[in-house]
Amino acid sequence: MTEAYVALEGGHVLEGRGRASGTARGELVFTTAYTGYEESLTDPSYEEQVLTFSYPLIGNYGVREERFESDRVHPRAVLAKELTEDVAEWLESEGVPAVDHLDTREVVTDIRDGGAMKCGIAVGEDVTEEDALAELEQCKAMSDHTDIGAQVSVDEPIVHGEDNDGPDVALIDCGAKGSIVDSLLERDATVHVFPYDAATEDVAAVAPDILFISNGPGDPVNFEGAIELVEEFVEDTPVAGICLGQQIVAEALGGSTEKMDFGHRGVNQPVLDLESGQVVMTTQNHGYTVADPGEHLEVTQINVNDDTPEGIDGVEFDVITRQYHPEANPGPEDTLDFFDDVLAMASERADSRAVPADD
Ligand SMILES: NC(=O)CC[C@H](N)C(=O)O
Repeated sequence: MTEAYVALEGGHVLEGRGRASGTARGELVFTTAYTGYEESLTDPSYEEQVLTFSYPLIGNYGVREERFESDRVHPRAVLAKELTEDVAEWLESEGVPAVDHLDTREVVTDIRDGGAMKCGIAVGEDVTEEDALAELEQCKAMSDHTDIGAQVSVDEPIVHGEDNDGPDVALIDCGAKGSIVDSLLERDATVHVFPYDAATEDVAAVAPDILFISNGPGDPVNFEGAIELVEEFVEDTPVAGICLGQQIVAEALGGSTEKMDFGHRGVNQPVLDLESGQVVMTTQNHGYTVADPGEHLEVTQINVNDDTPEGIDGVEFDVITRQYHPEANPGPEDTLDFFDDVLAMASERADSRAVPADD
């Protein structure tokens, strides 16, 4: 019989039904998303995490590659109340352990009370509680994954939409979701995707109209290369960022970030725009937040539940970032106009550069 154990930080071990075998460890988090499991499971931001779905049935509309956000599953393991056969088979084929028939209300309550925590998983014919505890023992804190960018970024630069007429975007791939690239291409941009640790001169060589820092896993302070790029470019080139990108921009411009207790993960996080007074529903997946934007940045949008910064603008520089995922996938599309705003900023800069020198 397949045994399945989940060892939580502190040593409490849960028993469930094994749906995909293997052993794993990671930071235990939960998402309240009730749809979009294909997108969430392929979102590189979940690297080194163990994802618990609080919605009780996951997998009821199958597994379709066209919904994937990257070419593999990123969470180290998956926990749920009930996983369908389709999802269980997919996870087995990806080598990602999965456990269901768990009381996910208990798991979520534990995370809400204790914060995102380390955990160890063991699923297989003859695994024991001790195997899960041994995984837990070896689990690192998220901030100790100091080169996590290398696990999720492209190795070499790639260009998408070379023949497009819109602005040239330098997208720093810290674990970018495919939908971010698609949202830019749909708006006629040329997207130059660079590795997370790209050198300034390589990015400068494409003369980008905007520097765009992607989403990604882990602690923003571990993305020193991207932080440096923002510092180097911000005086002359507009800068945009999504999720990890917002945090990296804050770190670069004199602000600071901090770890949240259990973060925001779901598809109905309400965000208030401070200028218009409008509230939009957003998709989120983050465990860190901007603690202090610093004097060069101003908070323009906040989370209605806990007032954390959700949108940030530059005070004297052309900077626009979002903590949530405007590209949706999964979740509501209320915030897609972020990409119009980003590209308008880039076009303006491109037009001003196009003025002949003797004019
Ligand atoms: N989706 C993201 O980009 C996540 C950002 C960062 N890793 C966090 O957890 O806060």
